[in-house]
Amino acid sequence: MQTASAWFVTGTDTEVGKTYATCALLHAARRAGLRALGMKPVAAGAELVDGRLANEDALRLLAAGSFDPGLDTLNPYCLASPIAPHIAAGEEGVIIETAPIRDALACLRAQADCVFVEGAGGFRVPLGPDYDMAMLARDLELPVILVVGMRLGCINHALLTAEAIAARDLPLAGWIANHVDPQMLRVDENLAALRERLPAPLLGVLPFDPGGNPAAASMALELPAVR
Ligand SMILES: Nc1ncnc2c1ncn2[C@@H]1O[C@H](COP(=O)(O)OP(=O)(O)OP(=O)(O)O)[C@@H](O)[C@H]1O
Ligand SMILES: C[C@H](N)[C@H](N)CCCCCC(=O)O
Ligand SMILES: [Mg+2]
Repeated sequence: MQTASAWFVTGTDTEVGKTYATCALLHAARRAGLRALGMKPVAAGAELVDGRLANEDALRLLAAGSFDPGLDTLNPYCLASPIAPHIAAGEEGVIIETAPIRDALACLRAQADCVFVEGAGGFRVPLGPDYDMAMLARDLELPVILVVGMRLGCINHALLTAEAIAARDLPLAGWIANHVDPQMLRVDENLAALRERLPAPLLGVLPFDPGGNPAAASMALELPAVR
């Protein structure tokens, strides 16, 4: 069975542009002639779409991918409330386990050339009493791509996240600077500080774009190296 390359996309926080950057990576991969799929293993926040609960990130990743692999495979855990996933799971009586996510990822990898797996929130977001996103990335053995939401405070968040990734023996395959704050001061100096300190290649800088067109944004991205 052919198995696709896959990466885990994390961020310096929630709402820093992980989904936006992941969609842009999907477009970049497709432009390179690859069959590319997104995955959202655990989503918190869903609305009824055509009579079923669907998460917005999952729908955006679905739309940016090469084809529709089925929403349940792309997003095995869809929690209703837009809150920390372990709280939503607790309230809904759901226990988030690795096996269904591993199986779904294997299914996606069997159909594609590359898969980008988006976390939820930042790298250490809990998924249950004894489980978190970092452990999931480790269990899936995925190299990590870090989306840095460019705003004051992001240097510290980015360096702490890089440390947490390294502490789990996961490779940091690259990072993406995403301009979420048009008021940010000393942007170039902040970018230089990150470049000097993050132990991975900068895959691209995404400009502030309130319209948010990931296909256009993909032109600014390089794909991570395949290991
Ligand atoms: N480069 C950008 N320019 C302008 N707006 C952006 C940019 N990137 C992201 N946004 C906006 O910021 C918000 C958060 O982006 P996004 O949903 O991609 O974040 P996220 O990190 O995936 O969040 P979550 O943790 O909920 O998954 C969205 O409204 C998105 O349109
Ligand atoms: C609901 C939101 N959009 C994300 N999916 C989940 C963010 C969880 C953040 C938890 C935390 O770090 O405090
Ligand atoms: Mg997202």
